[in-house]
Amino acid sequence: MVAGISCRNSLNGRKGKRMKEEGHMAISYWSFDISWNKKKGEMTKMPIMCRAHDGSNGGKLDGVHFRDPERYKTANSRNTEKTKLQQPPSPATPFAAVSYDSDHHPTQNPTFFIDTHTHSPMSYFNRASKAIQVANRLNLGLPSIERRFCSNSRNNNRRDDNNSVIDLSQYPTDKIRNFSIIAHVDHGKSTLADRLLELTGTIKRGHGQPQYLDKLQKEGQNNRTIFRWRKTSLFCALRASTMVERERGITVKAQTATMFYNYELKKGDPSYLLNLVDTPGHVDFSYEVSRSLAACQGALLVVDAAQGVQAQTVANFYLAFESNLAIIPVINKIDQPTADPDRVKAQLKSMFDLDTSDVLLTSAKTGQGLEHVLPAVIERIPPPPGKCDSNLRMFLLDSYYDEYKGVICHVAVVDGSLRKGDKITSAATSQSYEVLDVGIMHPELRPTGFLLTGQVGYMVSGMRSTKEARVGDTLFHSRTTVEPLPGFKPAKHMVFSGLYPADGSDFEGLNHAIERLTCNDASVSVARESSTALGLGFRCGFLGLLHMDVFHQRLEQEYGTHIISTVPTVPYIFEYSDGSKVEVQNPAAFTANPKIRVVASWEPTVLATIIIPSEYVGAVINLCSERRGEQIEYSFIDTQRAFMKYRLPLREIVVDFYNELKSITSGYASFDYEDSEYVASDVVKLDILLNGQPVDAMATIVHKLKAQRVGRELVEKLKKYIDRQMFEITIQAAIDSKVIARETISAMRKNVLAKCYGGDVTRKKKLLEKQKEGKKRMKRVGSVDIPQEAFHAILKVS
Ligand SMILES: Nc1nc2c(ncn2[C@@H]2O[C@H](COP(=O)(O)OP(=O)(O)OP(=O)(O)O)[C@@H](O)[C@H]2O)c(=O)[nH]1
Repeated sequence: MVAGISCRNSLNGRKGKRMKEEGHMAISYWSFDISWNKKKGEMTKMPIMCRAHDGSNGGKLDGVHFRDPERYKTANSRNTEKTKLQQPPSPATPFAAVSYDSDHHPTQNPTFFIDTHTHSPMSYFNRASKAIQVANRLNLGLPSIERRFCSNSRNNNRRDDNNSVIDLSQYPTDKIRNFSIIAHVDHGKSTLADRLLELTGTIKRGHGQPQYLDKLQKEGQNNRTIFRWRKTSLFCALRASTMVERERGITVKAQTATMFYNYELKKGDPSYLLNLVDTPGHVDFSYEVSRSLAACQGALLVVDAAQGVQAQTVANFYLAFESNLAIIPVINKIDQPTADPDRVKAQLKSMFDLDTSDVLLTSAKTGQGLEHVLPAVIERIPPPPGKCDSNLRMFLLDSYYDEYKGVICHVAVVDGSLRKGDKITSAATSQSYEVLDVGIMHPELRPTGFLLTGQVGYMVSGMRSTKEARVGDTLFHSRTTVEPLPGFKPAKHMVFSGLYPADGSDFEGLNHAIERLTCNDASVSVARESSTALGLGFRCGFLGLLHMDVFHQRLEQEYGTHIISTVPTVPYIFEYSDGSKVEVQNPAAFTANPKIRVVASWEPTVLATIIIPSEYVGAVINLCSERRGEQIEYSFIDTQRAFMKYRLPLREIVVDFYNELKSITSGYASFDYEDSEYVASDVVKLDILLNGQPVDAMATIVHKLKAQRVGRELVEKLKKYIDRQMFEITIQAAIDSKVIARETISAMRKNVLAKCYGGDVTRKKKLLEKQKEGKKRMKRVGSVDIPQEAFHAILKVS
């Protein structure tokens, strides 16, 4: 594998670094000492010293011996010294570098750089060309070279101060703080994160784009999506939660940014390295919150000064508390006219026993009080506890797929250090990889060559898909043995639904879109399935309803696919008379078998936290009991707000619960849930039949007590959406072949007598008889078209 060829020193120097930082993916730079033999007219001395600048593979390659990367370091330093002392380096040396993709194929536009700053460009160009000729002779596979002179490249590569090389070795663990921002949805996490980025100069003030951590601009071209970074975009935005995030105003993916902050030290000397992890607020993504917290030692608990403590404030507080994080309470939005910080302080005290004197008051909008946030982070949050001299252990926090760089892993180095060129192994898969690039998010990807203990950053290692990057995995150096870090809460699929192409022939298009999308969202599980009604499709598992909605929306917006999704279902467990148990994620696959009866069934439940103004208590209790909920706790957090805890069947909340809760409480309810145990439940499969034929994609599993009502609602809804045809259509809901609800759509009648002018009754009768016969036949053989809207309509039936 050769990705570049260069004369000595050039890639180690300023230009080389610049090249590496230019964002070329998977570049391995190899440097050759070459000497041009004038007499022979060719390169006679092949590498005296080969340097793997990234520490990557040494070894034999096409007849050229490369030094062992381990030994290279000493050889290199000795040699450099010698160069310095005895042979001053030539003022300019040419070099070429070619970027390679993750498969080690040359990328489309390799660039040939030539240093020209003192000598004639052409002489160096010739010299470097020769190096390339030699490389070609040795079958090193260098592609055609685009020529560019260094003076030019220098212009192109000029960096502003913000882009200067970052030396992470200045930041030992006691100078690092890793913290997260947790809050209820819309309490201002992302806005606060933005202000902190501005305050530390990580992004420019007034960059004109609120919520930097959430945003990205997407340009769709046919089915291909190009993500173009805005001037101020953040690396994680690339993961493209994106249009959805902007449209819905929610954070879907947790994002990270590294900031440098001077605190009580002289100006211009960044003394603290702060890693800020923004987290999503919605319940579906609490899994994102848990993994963000795993990389942190502290958290800013942001609470809206007007709304006070809400359901997710409680949930997130306990997540952070259980992870032993230092918690800094921040009451945000104090600029609002309805803000009542004293009341919120009292709530924080009564609910979480937090000291009111520790509370920071801020307005992320006006900037008020923000100057106290980062000093509090440094003073109150402990540095990461890892050991610098231990073997490398790092958490894989997240991953996403980048078109150009491949899989980018988001990692937190717990012990030891990670360097470019290192060989690492995954504890989960035992697969080994070479680290091709490593750096921090500042907020774009900034290569640093290494990450030290306690630092959080990114790593590119030639993984082919995000499926190889298991979130929560421990990565370590290949030749060492380490105790894997305790994993953190894995993604749990709570909701399953079938996805089918609206146009049955476009299965490949949907397949492609899902593959691409799951590259970036590994929390979706995908398995192929087929339905007699809808053809080939997929059964997908989601974290929750919002997650499912977001996935659907992204399929449509980013890939232009039109899909039909089936009624979401939760995983049930059934026990048969022979003692066997099955988990059913797809009701259609659960067929009645007269030989083995179902003797017991269980359904998943959740523990729901609901916080509401006290006047809505009655309505919420009604709703929860209607949804088969069991009250566990009921108290008041202050004079105006009630706090309730319910155990609810998951099935009851996946379908339209949140919307109903919001509507009966005029939008004031806040709701959160965590999954709980499976409980025994009397559930049955409800089939939908059209003209006696079961429509597998419409089958659902419901509680026996609700089956009648759900069956009735379903057939009524379907009647509205299915068009009349030339024959009669019966729509039935049935349990175990017993019909519990029925609707009929009458046939359209063609006027077969239209051409009979006047009289002959027998002729008319004959025509009508014939029509009747024909309709019977059509009813038998005719297939009913079920419009997409019918599938969408039944999603709402609880
Ligand atoms: N008045 C006022 N509004 C604010 C303040 N901070 C944020 N907001 C507004 O509150 C809304 C929600 O802010 P976000 O930063 O998106 O909230 P979030 O907590 O990140 O929301 P999710 O990402 O959905 O979890 C936005 O309209 C902000 O402009 C503040 O200090 N004062």
